[in-house]
Amino acid sequence: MTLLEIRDLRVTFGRRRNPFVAVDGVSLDVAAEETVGLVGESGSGKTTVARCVAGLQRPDAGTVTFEGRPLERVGRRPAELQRAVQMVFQDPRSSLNPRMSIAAIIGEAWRTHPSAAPDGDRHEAVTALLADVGLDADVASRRPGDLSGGQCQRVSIARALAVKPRLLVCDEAVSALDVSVQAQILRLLVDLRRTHHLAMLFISHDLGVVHQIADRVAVMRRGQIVEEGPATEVLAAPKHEYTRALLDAALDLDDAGPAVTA
Ligand SMILES: Nc1ncnc2c1ncn2[C@@H]1O[C@H](COP(=O)(O)OP(=O)(O)OP(=O)(O)O)[C@@H](O)[C@H]1O
Repeated sequence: MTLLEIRDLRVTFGRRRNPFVAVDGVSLDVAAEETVGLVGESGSGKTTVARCVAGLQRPDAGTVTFEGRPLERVGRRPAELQRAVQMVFQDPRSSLNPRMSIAAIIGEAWRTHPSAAPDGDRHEAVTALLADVGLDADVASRRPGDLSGGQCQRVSIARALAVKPRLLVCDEAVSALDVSVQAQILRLLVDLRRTHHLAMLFISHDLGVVHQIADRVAVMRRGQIVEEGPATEVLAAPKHEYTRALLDAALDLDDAGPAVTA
């Protein structure tokens, strides 16, 4: 069953005299419990697509639907659809309020979405969510500044899970982390998608990372999807020269440093 359906999406930035087409007719589906990797070099339009899905950017043309219902902009979006689609951003520190405890950060998600709040003890529910993302219960009383980048990203994921989403949009969610921490967070996401029945739109410039998590891959270049297919096929036998160039660049990086392993 198709969960997310993006059709003919177009986003233009800039003035009328000098328009810049950042997203140029993108169509993409994500099925329930499927992980789709959206890859491409910096500036290819990936984040702009993610922002349209999250309701943070209004497209000039095209549609984004979730189970057939239009995903309007934040503010116009019905609460249940707002809940269903959660974002995990690149820089976990800047997306967590430094003055709040981790328990308060997770509790705020329930204030925004009361229908997702636990019936029973909230403290226990926070502890359970922290355990889901591999953090000890004592993290609840700490603040983001007390935690490592990887721990902060686990908290961001716990906050997203707190409202029981169906789709996680991860925008460069592991890019700011050390390679070994990247691998841990990727493993966590792979586990969570199974245990929490999540679909994911996983955005990354790094084909090596996408390879570890995606069922299907769409390759974006200059606002357009130039190649799409099962991850194993696209990455083992890319058809488009741009995908081949991205793969070569990723292999060169592997040669230069430690490989990412799941
Ligand atoms: N608000 C904006 N105003 C003007 N141009 C923008 C705006 N947001 C993005 N762009 C431009 O649109 C293009 C696509 O940006 P986008 O962030 O979607 O790409 P990306 O593939 O996610 O790259 P990155 O990984 O570097 O963020 C870029 O050239 C960017 O400079």
